[in-house]
Amino acid sequence: MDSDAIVEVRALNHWFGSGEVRKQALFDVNLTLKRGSFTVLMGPSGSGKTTVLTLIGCLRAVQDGSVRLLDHELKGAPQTQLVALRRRLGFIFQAHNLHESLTAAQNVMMGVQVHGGVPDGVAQRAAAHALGLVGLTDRTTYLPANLSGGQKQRVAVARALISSPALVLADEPTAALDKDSAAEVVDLLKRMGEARGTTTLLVTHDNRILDRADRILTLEDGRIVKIEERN
Ligand SMILES: Nc1ncnc2c1ncn2[C@@H]1O[C@H](COP(=O)(O)OP(=O)(O)OP(=O)(O)O)[C@@H](O)[C@H]1O
Repeated sequence: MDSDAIVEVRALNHWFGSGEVRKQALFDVNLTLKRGSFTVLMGPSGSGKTTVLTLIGCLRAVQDGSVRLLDHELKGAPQTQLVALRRRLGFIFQAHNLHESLTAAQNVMMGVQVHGGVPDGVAQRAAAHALGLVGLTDRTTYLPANLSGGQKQRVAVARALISSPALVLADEPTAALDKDSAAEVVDLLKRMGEARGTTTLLVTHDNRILDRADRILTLEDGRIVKIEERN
């Protein structure tokens, strides 16, 4: 594996369903994510973006081909190893997935507490710091219901980055946001990623994000049809 690569995907194929309804969703996908890079994966609805993201994120089993993540082969890896690897990742989803009964600060604390063994005081200070970085110091005690869509997504960014994950996987994080909030969330993700040397793979339909990317991969019908390098 390229020593500078966090992720290497080679000859990846994937199928859903079985028997007559079995359908191939990915065809010979190859990609490399270099440490510290910010890559956007785009393509039409149904082209396979989420499938790629969930395979790299150890959220579904690799069937055919190779996915190397942080120097571990995911194909055939035991569940315990997949769980351990998943803990080294940060996830941000379109529907932010905040716990509605927890405050902004408590939601962010979950980002470190899932790793276990972190004292409450340390988690609290880390959460306060992360919420400061995303500009929400004055909202730490708010429940998600009382935050705007952009603010909720900023909480989700803080939660994903609080444990300094090696790789952040973001699936349509700006889909529900207006133009300004979307730009803010992506800039934040990029800035915080750069500060921590985090690698980011972001799935989007959103053209507004493209000028922030180091690299843009385009999927169509389960195949990578274009790779654009920026910078
Ligand atoms: N659990 C599943 N069972 C069966 N087919 C699935 C499943 N998940 C995805 N697919 C199919 O695989 C293909 C790729 O889906 P995927 O969700 O990866 O696309 P996408 O590019 O992320 O789409 P969108 O932008 O709409 O989220 C689609 O044809 C989809 O219908």
